[in-house]
Amino acid sequence: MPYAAGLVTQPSLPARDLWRILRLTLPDLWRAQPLVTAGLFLSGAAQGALPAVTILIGKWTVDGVSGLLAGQSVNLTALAGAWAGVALLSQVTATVTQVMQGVAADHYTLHVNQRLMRRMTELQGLDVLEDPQFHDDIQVLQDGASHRPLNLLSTLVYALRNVVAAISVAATLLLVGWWVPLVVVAGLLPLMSRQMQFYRLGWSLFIQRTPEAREVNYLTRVALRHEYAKEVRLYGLAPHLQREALERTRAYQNTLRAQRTRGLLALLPFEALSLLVTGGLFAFVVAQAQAGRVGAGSVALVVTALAALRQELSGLAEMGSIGTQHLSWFAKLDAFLNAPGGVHSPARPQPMPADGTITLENVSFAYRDQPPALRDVTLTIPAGQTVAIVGENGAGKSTLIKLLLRYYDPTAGRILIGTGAAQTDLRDLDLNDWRSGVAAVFQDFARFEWTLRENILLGQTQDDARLHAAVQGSGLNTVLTDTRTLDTRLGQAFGGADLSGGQWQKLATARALYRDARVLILDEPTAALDPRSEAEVFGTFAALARGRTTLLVTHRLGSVLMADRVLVMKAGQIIEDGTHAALLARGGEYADLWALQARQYEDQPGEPVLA
Ligand SMILES: Nc1ncnc2c1ncn2[C@@H]1O[C@H](COP(=O)(O)OP(=O)(O)OP(=O)(O)O)[C@@H](O)[C@H]1O
Repeated sequence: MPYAAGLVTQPSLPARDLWRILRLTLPDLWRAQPLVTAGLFLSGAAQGALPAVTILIGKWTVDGVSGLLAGQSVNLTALAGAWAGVALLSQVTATVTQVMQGVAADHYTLHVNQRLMRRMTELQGLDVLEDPQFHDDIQVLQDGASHRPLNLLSTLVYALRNVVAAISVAATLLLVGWWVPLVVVAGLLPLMSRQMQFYRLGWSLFIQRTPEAREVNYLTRVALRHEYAKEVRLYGLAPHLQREALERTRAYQNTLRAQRTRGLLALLPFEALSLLVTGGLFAFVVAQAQAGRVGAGSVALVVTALAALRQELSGLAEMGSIGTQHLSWFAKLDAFLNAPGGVHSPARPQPMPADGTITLENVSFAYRDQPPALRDVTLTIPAGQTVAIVGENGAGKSTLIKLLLRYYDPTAGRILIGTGAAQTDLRDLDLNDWRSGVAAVFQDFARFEWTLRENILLGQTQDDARLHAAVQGSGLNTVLTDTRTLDTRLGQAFGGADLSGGQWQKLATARALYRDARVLILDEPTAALDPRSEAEVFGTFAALARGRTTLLVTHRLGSVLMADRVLVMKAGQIIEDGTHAALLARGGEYADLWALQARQYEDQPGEPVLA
């Protein structure tokens, strides 16, 4: 099933979805660190009340000073104390909020990262990894995992602060007239909503740009990474990469600039309306003061409250839109965590059959949007048999192996394990149980930048005897020296040592030998080995294959001699099936391939080998 989730592809979320995500996210936040989160929001709310208190103290101070000037006796000491108290409280709550925010965010980030990693381990197949949408999402999620949780948290706290501040500051205007807050808010709200739209534009452009960003990232990676360095230098690729990256980035930036300018121009009429309302109110209060109906304190209150309200509403618009961006990221996370993941283990797995016979029944398979790579393959491999699979490039050999490992499920037909009544569809077996019984050496095995030992154990506990046997059997012992031991770290990212291609392959072989598997898969396992090492390793494989079901994919027909049986594949089908001797005698495709390879080793000077 393709990876797809409705929410994921939407550049900006409708309000309904935002609320849904907020409702999902808040309890999560709470669970990550309940007490600190509660303290954080409380101190945010307390901070929100301070601007209104400051405005009121300002009003009373101005009224007091007016009284003093008019010759009245007024005591301003209490007000001065209140000023100092509010300033101190503001400092303390700001510091406390910051510290708590750090603590809560650390926990929340860890929580979110753990969920992401867990989800990746749940995605058991390779199918989702081939979906471009998945790559876009993973890029956005990976980029945001370290900062989105912290940002969402601080945005929510600031938004709460802004809301409390806006309401309490608006309430101070009640002292001038009951209708004043209503008029002011009505004048400022349209501007606020427009500002929010403007800020949201940034996120939607970011989302729309993601495939472009992925291209630019890839180009940068090719330019900088070691694995591409030889070709990049030999073919003088760097200027081309730089040009491409520049063009794509510029195209995006031009769109962004044009959209930003349009957004800013659209704000102008709303700015004018808000100025009209606040300017009108200011003129009204000054006229009232001149008429002696209100004091100087009220004028000061209106001036400071209007400025503060404008600032708080603008801040709220910004927090609202930034919060929307963070919530859109969390919506993506939610969609990713809940999207159908293709290959998965059954909820109630069947018991593993004692007999490991593998049967393919009319199996067909096509990769996403591709013509079939396997067509109606029917085949039985009795437990313990060693089978070589040969055939030209693209014949479907590796695909057959991938289906056996359940990296994909067949598009049609089924793969059965066991015999008789115990025969069970591979899809009904526990995936981890099945895979733990399989050892494999792939052509493109993973080169983990860990120690040699960790590369062999891959998270399993160490069994000294098995480790020794694996190191000897794979020929890895010849790679070890006084300075290169099993505890030497590999890979350049961590300043470790590097191995040659053949040495890495021995390590990958040791990894497979270490597993106590009943099925052994060897997909071009000796491609990088020198002839002597190859001969030695095949000796090991032959010994290891005894008693195990072994599938050997190879282009080197010499190695086929270790197999009980040979399958020849062509265009997704098995066209020949028999022993080496029988297929040679048959004089078909296998016999042709064999003769062709044999000729390459014959001494025929002057004759082109593969003409
Ligand atoms: N991940 C993939 N996505 C799409 N198509 C794929 C993928 N992997 C393989 N194919 C296609 O499926 C067909 C069979 O490929 P497969 O790798 O099974 O061939 P093979 O016999 O192992 O070839 P080789 O000898 O070159 O390794 C080919 O046409 C290949 O292009």
